[in-house]
Amino acid sequence: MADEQLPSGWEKRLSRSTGQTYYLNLHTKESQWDRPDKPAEPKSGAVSGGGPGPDKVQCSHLLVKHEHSRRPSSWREENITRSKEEALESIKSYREKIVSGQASFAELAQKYSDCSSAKRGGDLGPFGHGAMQRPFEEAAFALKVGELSEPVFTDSGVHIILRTA
Ligand SMILES: O=C(N[C@H](Cc1nc2ccccc2[nH]1)C(=O)O)c1cc2ccccc2s1
Repeated sequence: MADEQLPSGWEKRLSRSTGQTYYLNLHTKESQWDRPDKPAEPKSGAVSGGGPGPDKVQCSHLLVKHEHSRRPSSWREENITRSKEEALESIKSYREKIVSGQASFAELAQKYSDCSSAKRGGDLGPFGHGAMQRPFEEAAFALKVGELSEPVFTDSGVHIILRTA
């Protein structure tokens, strides 16, 4: 494949040790030898955004649970009693820090997410339709690679979602 545009959030790099080309995801800091999924090729004359969309996406998320969460407990806090409104305020403040560049998504997810994926900087791995709660899935599949969602509410709590692939 010629030097076509990479999906946003990815950069092409040259390995100092082997001289080989590799690819670095600027959001997750993960690197891989294989070229990341090619961005969807707009068909000539197709209306933009009209495509079927991907079967799978990869996302990281930061979850703040509250007293009405499906499981109001996490690795961070055995018994979570904050209100839904307080959870939303926390999520908004984390989102602001990420957007302003004061902190990375992975750093805040690792410290503050009430999901066990916190240990992986919030990375959930690739997932398809039907894998996650519907509001989460709809928000995740609507994101472009590298895009950060607004707050998303599920039975688990309040999330922000970063699409990484
Ligand atoms: O459901 C999970 N964790 C729940 C919280 C939670 N609820 C979610 C709802 C949608 C997407 C992610 C979510 N994580 C918990 O720890 O109480 C998952 C953890 C992990 C860890 C690695 C990869 C996938 C998953 S899904």
